[in-house]
Amino acid sequence: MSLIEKINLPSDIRHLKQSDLPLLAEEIRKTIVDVVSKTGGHLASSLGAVELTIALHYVFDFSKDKVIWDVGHQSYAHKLLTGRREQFSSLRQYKGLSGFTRMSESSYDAFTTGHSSTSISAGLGIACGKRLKKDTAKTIAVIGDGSMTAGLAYEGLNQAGALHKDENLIVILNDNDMSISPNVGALSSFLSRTFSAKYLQGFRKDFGEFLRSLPKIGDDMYQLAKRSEESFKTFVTPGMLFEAFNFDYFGPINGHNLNHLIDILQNIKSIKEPLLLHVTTKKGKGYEPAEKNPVYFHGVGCFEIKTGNCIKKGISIPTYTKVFGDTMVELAKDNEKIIAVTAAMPEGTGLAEFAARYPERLFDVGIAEQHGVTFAAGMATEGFRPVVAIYSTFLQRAYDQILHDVCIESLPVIFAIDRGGIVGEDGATHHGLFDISFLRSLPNMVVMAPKDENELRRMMVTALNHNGPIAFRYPRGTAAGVSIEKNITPIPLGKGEVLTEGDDLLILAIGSSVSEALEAYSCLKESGTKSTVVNCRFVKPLDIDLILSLVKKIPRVITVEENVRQGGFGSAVLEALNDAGMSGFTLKRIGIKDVFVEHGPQKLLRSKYNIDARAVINAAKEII
Ligand SMILES: Cc1ncc(C[n+]2csc(CCOP(=O)(O)OP(=O)(O)O)c2C)c(N)n1
Ligand SMILES: CC(=O)[C@@H](O)[C@H](O)COP(=O)(O)O
Ligand SMILES: [Mg+2]
Repeated sequence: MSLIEKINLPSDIRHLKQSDLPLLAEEIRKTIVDVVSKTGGHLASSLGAVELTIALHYVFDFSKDKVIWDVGHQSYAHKLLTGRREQFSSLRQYKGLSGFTRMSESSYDAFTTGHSSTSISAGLGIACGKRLKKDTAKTIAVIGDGSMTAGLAYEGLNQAGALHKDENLIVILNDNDMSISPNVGALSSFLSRTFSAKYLQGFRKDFGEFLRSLPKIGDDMYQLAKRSEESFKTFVTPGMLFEAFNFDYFGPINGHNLNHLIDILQNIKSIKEPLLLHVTTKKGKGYEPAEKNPVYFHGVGCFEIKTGNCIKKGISIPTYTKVFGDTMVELAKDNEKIIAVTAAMPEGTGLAEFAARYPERLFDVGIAEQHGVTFAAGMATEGFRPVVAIYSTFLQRAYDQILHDVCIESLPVIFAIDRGGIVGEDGATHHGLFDISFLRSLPNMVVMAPKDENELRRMMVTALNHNGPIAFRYPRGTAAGVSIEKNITPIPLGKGEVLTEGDDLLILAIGSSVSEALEAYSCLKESGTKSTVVNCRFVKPLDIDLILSLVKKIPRVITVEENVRQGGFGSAVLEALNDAGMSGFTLKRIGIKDVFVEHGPQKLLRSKYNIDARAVINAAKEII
C-alpha cells in the first residue's frame, strides 16, 4: 500500500514517520500531475506547495486549527490529505471537487476562496473569533508573493499588528517569486533580498569581530553596534516590512525541506502573537515541464505527462482574448496615447504581445484591481487612453474606483472585460455574471457586448472614439469564427442591429447570447414561428427607439443575456419600456436566476441554467 493510500483521515499523516514524508510528497505530486493532466487545473502552484502542505498537516491538527489557502489554487495536496483522495479525479469536473477551497466541500476548508489576498483578513477574523470564544487553536493564512501585492493583504496585516498580542495568527508567505507571470512591483524585489541579507549578516559578524579587535574603544563600539543590531538587521531583510506591522518574522526558509519546515513550524506553534513565516518555494516543483514553464502550467488544460505538451482539441478559431490582444497591438501602432493596464494577468487578458511590443505602455499593477482602475483614471487625466483589461469577476473588486474615480468625472477609461459570462471549470468564484448589472447602474458609463470578433474590434474603436467611461465585455473561449475584417469601423453609440425579421416573436439579445438567439430563431422557423432577432450591442445606452418601435409591432418579447437577471440587460429593457409608458406586451427575461453557478463545462452550465438556445425556444413556446 502506498503512503498516500494510508491517509484516509487527516490525522493519519501523523502516524507516518518523519523520514517517510519525502516519499509521501513524491506520491502526492504524481497523483496531482496524473489527475491535472486529464482535468486541467492549477498545476504549478499546487506542486510548489506540496511540502508546505505536508508539514502543516504533520504539525497542526486541522480538526481544531484552521488553515486558509489564499486563492485556494495551490490546495490540491491539502485536498488529498483531507479525505478527498478518492474524489480527486473529479477535480474541477461538473459535480466534482472544486478547484479551490470551499467550506461547503469540506470542514477542512476553513474559508471559501478563488479571488486572491483574502487569507489574512479571514484568518484574523477567525483568530479573533477564537480568542473571544477562548479557543486556543491556531489560525494559519498561507499567502503567495503574488497575492501579497494586493492592498487587502496589508489591510489585514495592519489590523492584526495592532490587536491583542495573543491573536494566535500565523501568516505563511509562500514566496516563489511568481504571480501567474513573474511577480511585479517593489515588493517582489524586496522579498528577494535574501542574498543581500545573508551577505550582510556575514558582514555584520566580520565587522563585529573587527571592532572587538580594536584596542581600548573596540569593545564599547562592539556593544553599541550590537544594540543597534536589530534595526540594522531589519533595515536590510525582508522581515523589515512585516516587523513594521508588529509581526514576528521568521525566514526565509527553504519550503521544500520537510525537516526544516517541520522544525520551524513546531517551534513557532507555541508563540502566541502574530507571526510571519517566509518560505521560498519553486513553482511547478518536481515536474520538469512545469518548473521550466510555470506561467503556462499555472492554469493548464489537458496535457501529455511525458512532454507536458498540450492535448489539442484541434480548434483553430481564435479566442476573444486573442482577438482583443491582437487588435490592441494593431491600434496602438498608430495611437501612442493607448496604454494597457493589467492586474497581474498579461497572458490571461491577451496582452503579452502588447507588452512585448510596447513595454513602456503596458502597466502590470500586480493583483491590485482597485489600484489599477484608479491608476488608469490618473493616466486619463493626462490625456492617455487607458484600456483596463480585467476579468469580469476580478473587476468586482474595483467597483468603487470605477464609480468614484472614473465615472463621476466621466474620465475616458476603457474597460475591456474578459471572461464575461460563464467561465466553466473555475466555478462560482470566477463566473463573470454580474458586470452588466453593476456597470449599467453607473451614470456616464457606456456598456457594450459584441456578438462576434469583428464586433469586438469595432467596439474597441468605438471606445477609443468615446470621451468618457466605456466598457465592452466578452466571454471566455473561442470567438464566433467569422473572418476578421481588416477595416474597423466604429459603431454609432447606442445603436443595435436587426438580424432577422419576423412578426411572431421579438428576441432582444446581447453579446454572446446573440448566437443562442440565432440558433433558436432557426429552430423556431422550422416549426413555423417567425422571429425578429436584434443584436442590441449596447446595454447602455439602449437603442430605445428601435426597441419601442419593434415592441409596438411585436408585443411578445424575449431578452437573452449571459448575466444575472437582476439588474441586467433584460431588466434594462423592462425599465425602458415601463418608463416609456408601454403596456400590453409580454416579456420573458432569459438570464441567470438568483443563484451562484457551480463549476463545470460552459455548454452544460448554459443548458442547466436555461440561458441557451433551447431556453429561448421554451420561452417562446410559453408566450406565443
Ligand atoms: C482578485 C484576483 N485577481 C486576480 C486573480 C488571478 N490570479 C489567480 S492566482 C494569481 C497569482 C497568484 O500568485 P501567488 O499568490 O504568488 O501564488 P502562486 O500561484 O505563485 O503560488 C492570480 C493573479 C485572482 N485569483 N484574484
Ligand atoms: C486562480 C485564478 O484565479 C486564475 O488562475 C484563473 O483560474 C485563470 O482563469 P483562466 O484560465 O480563464 O485564465
Ligand atoms: Mg507566487
